[in-house]
Amino acid sequence: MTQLSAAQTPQRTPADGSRALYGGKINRRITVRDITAAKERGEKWPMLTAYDAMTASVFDESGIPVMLVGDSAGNCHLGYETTVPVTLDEMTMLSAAVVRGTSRALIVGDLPFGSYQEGPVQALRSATRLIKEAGVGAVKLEGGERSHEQIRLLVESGIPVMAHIGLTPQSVNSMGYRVQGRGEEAAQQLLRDAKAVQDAGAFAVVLELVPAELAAEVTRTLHIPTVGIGAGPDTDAQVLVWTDMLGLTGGRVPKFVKQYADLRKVMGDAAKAYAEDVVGGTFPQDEHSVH
Ligand SMILES: Nc1nc(=O)c2c([nH]1)NC[C@@H]1CN(c3ccc(C(=O)N[C@@H](CCC(=O)O)C(=O)O)cc3)CN21
Ligand SMILES: CC(C)C(=O)C(=O)O
Ligand SMILES: [Mg+2]
Repeated sequence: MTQLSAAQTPQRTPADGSRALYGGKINRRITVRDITAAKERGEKWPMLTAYDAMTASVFDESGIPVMLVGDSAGNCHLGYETTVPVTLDEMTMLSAAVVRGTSRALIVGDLPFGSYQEGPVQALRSATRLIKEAGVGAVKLEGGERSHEQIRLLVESGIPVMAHIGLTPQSVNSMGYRVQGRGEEAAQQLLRDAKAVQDAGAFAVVLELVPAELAAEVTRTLHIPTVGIGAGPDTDAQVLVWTDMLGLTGGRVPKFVKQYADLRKVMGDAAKAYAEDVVGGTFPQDEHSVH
């Protein structure tokens, strides 16, 4: 029987998961091609938002493979009520900071409300700013069938696009923050939206606030990865807003959030300890002084 020499042995995915997006050995900037390969291996991956260089560097060092500079910066970083007022200038500045703070994560820049709704040419002009001025590796925009022409032109122009369907917060003034895809008709619309963004060339799609069973069906149907937020456990990836999951967001957070830390308490307690030291005269001490 003929033995295959090493040179003839077909290349396979290493069984040790060395190419894994999380916990693997990718020592360079992750690309959309790495994301595509992860779905072929059936690998799940985590995504977090980031809005500044320092926070992004912490997540980068923790191995988070994909970061979204979300327009949730509107309410989580810039003090607006919603994502609606966020401008492309603001997203460009925040995205550039996140790119500067990271060396490994794929950075996805969210196109804000008003920067792509006019049509494909406006979308291309806006996405080009995030690519050239901020250095993001991909952009995200909201809408399924209604955004397929925008997605197609960006992809044809060489810009990887992450789509976003289900609850699309930029449409809060018309749809509110309600669960999407409940009932047979709405479920069929969500499936049409998912197929439309895949056909237009999106490399991944966010499913926000849709029933878990429907998100699982979309995930089985599509060949591109699904990224769930409030979409149950059976999507290919998950995303959370970083201030929600670390307990920094003031006020109410959506029910789908799991809180992994209480940064609001940590930071508040530290600020109070500092204030008491200053008022009581116990800071600074000699070790904090120059002579
Ligand atoms: N801090 C924060 N976290 C987010 O996840 C987030 C933002 N901001 N801003 C942009 C969008 C808006 N998102 C939202 C906003 C509200 C709900 C919400 O109120 N959901 C209700 C369920 C509503 C229903 O049952 O129909 C909830 O109680 O979670 C969900 C997602 C998700 N995104
Ligand atoms: C919640 C995610 C998907 C988002 O679009 C954002 O943070 O802006
Ligand atoms: Mg967003």
